[in-house]
Formats: sequence, C-alpha cells, structure tokens
Amino acid sequence: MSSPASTGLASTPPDGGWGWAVLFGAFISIGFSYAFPKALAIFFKEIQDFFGTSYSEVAWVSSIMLAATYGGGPISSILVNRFGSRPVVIFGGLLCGIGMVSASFCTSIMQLYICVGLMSGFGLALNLQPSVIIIGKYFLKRRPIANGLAMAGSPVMLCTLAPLNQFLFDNFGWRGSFLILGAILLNCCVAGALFRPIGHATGPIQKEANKEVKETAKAVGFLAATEEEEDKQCCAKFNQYLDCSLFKHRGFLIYLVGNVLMFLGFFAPIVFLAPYAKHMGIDEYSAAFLLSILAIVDMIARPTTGLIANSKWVRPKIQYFFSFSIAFNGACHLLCPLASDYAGLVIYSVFFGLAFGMVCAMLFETLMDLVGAVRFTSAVGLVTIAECCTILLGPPVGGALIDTFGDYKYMFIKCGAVMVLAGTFLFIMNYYNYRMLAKEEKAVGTKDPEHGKPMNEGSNNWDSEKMQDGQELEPLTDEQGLKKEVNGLTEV
Ligand SMILES: CC(C)CC(=O)C(=O)O
Repeated sequence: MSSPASTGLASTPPDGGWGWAVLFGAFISIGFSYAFPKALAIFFKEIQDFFGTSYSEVAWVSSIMLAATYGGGPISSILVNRFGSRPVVIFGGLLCGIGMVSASFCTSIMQLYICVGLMSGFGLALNLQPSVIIIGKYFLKRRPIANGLAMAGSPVMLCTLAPLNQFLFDNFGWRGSFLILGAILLNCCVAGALFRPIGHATGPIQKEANKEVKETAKAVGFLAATEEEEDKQCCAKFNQYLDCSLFKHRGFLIYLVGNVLMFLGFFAPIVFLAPYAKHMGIDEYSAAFLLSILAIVDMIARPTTGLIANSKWVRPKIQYFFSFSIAFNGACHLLCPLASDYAGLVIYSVFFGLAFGMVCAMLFETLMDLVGAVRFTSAVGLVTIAECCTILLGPPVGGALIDTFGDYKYMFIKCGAVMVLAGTFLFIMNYYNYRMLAKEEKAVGTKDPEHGKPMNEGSNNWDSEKMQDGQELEPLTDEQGLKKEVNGLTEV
C-alpha cells in the first residue's frame, strides 16, 4: 500500500512559503472579480449615448455581470473539485479577456449583455471562488489574516481601475478601453498560474498509488463490497463535486440565512452614496470623493480585521465578531440621515468603510471556520448563488424607496434595519451553535464529521490539527485507512 505522502492523503497547510505567492495571486484575482464590475460604470454614459438606450438598460450590463459572477458559483465549485483551482482560474481569466475584447466590437446593447455580462461575468466567477478556496488549502493558523489580505485586493483594485478607466476612456473611448481592459484581465491567468496544487498528488504518483491500493483491497476481498456500495451511491457521485449534504449542516444553514438577509442591505448604500450627496447639493467631485474615502478606509480595515480575527482572543468566537460587524454596518446606515452637511457624510463614509471592510474581510473566513476548508469548496458555491438573489434585489428595492418617497433616508433606514436584523440573527444563532458544538464535544469527545470540523475547532485548536486539503485528520485504524484510500479512489 502506498505511503500517505505519495498519495497526498495528508498535508498540513504551510501557512507561508509558496502560500504567500498564492496569496498574492488571490489578491489580484479577487481584486479584479469584485472591482472590475464596479469600475465599468465610468463608460456607461457614453455607451448609453452611443446606443441611444436608457441608463437602466445600460446598468443591466453590471447587473448581469454580477449575477453571472455570483450565479456561476456552484459551477465554479464543481470545476474546482474536479480540476483544482489553477486551471479554473486560468480558464476564467481567458474568458474575461475574450469577453471584453469581443465587447469592444459590439454593435448593440444586447451584444454587450452577452460579452461583458455573461462571458466576462462568468469568467470572474471562475476567478473568485477558486482564489478564495485555495487560501483555505495553503493557510490554517494564519488563515484569517490571509483572507483579510486577499480580500483587500478589491478596494486596492477599485482605487486603481477607477482612474485608469477614466484615463482609457478620455484617450481611447469605450471601444478602445474595452480592448485594453480585455488584455489587462489576462493577468488573472498569470495570477492563476501561481496556484500550485497542494495535498492530493494528481500526476502518475496518484494513479500508481490508486492501482496499488485497489490490488491490496481486492486481495482482502474488500473491493467487492465497495463496488456494491458504489452502485448504490451513484447519485453520491454528484455530491463529490457539490456537497449538498451541507444543507443538513447547522452552522452552514445559519450562515446562509444570515448572509442572504444581510446582502439585501449591503450594496445599496454604496450605490446611492454619491447620488445622495449630490441630492444634498454637494458638487459631483466632492460626492465622488466620499467613495474614495470609503475605499481607502476599507483597504486598511480588511487586513486589520484579518489580524484581529487571527488573535487568540477573537478567533475562537469569530462568528460573534462577524455578527457585530454586520450590525455595525446597519447602525452606520441608520445614523446616516442625521448627517446634515458634507462633514457629516465624510464621517459616515469613514465608519461605513470600516464596517464594510470588516464584513468583507471575514465573509469567507467565517464560512471556512464553520464547515472546514474541504467542504468550503462546495459551500462557497452554494452560498454565492443564494446571495445572488438579494445582491441583485438590494439596490433596485432601495431605488424604489427613493422614487416612492422622494427621500434617500428611507433607503438608508431599510438597509440599516435589515443589516441590524441580520447581525442580531447571526449573533443569537451562533451562540446556539457554539453551545451545541460544546455539548456534542462533551458527549462524543472527538471530531464531529457531520459539522465538518473538529469539535474543539471553536476553541481555536489549529496548532496541532493535521489537514488533508484543509480537512482535519484523525488517526485511522488499518481497515479504516484502507477503506478511506479505496473510497478516495472511487472519488477520483
Ligand atoms: C461582496 C463583498 C463581500 C465584496 C465586495 O463587494 C468588495 O470586496 O467590494
């Protein structure tokens, strides 16, 4: 039987080494995924005039792109489970580049929906999830700070792309800009190339190991039983690529409900901040500067939050810290209508940037904390497609409130109330989850396979945990070890 090393059955995340190169690639890839759709708005006015369409028709380009990026989550997860992060990100970068280059030749708004919205949006989906997933493979002890640093790519990229797009637009128009942006997006392929696989050996070593294990298993008559199981578990094959058993996972369900609710009020305040300032009589440059203030504070808040979340005081109860950051966002929005002048809006933008950065920094870390890094590959895809609905609904519902009442404060109040509710829900339900995990740990005293992580992971026992592709390992008996390896074969 092959040694675990050659079959890649056990690997402890390096928490450094090549992991820093992977983190840099994820920073770039996640940055493009979140910032690129936002920075496209600079071209919308000229596109609207060029095609003679309404602003909302042009805005659908961003909405379709956002929907494709989030809606493509499950497909992205399935592809990562099958092929690993590297090829998926490289293919996603190619798709983004081809989409934008094709868009530079579009002759109708419908063609832009397809090239920019669907092609490039789906390409970003193939960048975003795999980049977040591989962080969980390379980091464990330093995972919160790694997630915070990687997510900081978004505000950094936004601060870069916004002026760059303006420069490209002024010198090359929207067509030339899209052509150049298509080439720039190919850097996602370079970022993806850094994502060296870790854990399972996928080359000839793995195939040789599989052959040896099958022969050993056959020798002891074990395989026959396993082949029978395989026949019974034909549908379980799908589960190997998208683990739908997560819908029976308590922590995952709490996270899913809380985040889907949270996103109903998450983006609208950003979308309407500058228009709200102009509505208050502030000039357009000062209004736009509020977003720059928000992005700069956000850029600092994400790594700082990752550092705090990584501390021994916070990490064991990181779910409470995440819940607080969501409620903090909501409190900022509820207080925003009290800002009666530009100084008040600047103060709001600073606190909003801080709260927004805190949530973004912990958004994926808290999911990894709940389900473990191996199941996270499926979990992130299932969560993002569910969030897609409220992400797309949030701004239009906010806009409808503004149109109905002719006043922005009701939009801020709606968003604030929803986020305070989401934060409170998560706080209460995570308190219940922590108590249940503690009870189960006392009752069983070992790891809880159902909830995908060591019973004591909530008490930050990450020093000694060995990981298999981010999964915590426990000593196996010989038969268990053989069964695990044979089962591993059936998954390949
Ligand atoms: C969806 C958020 C978690 C991320 C985002 O929008 C951003 O980083 O700008």
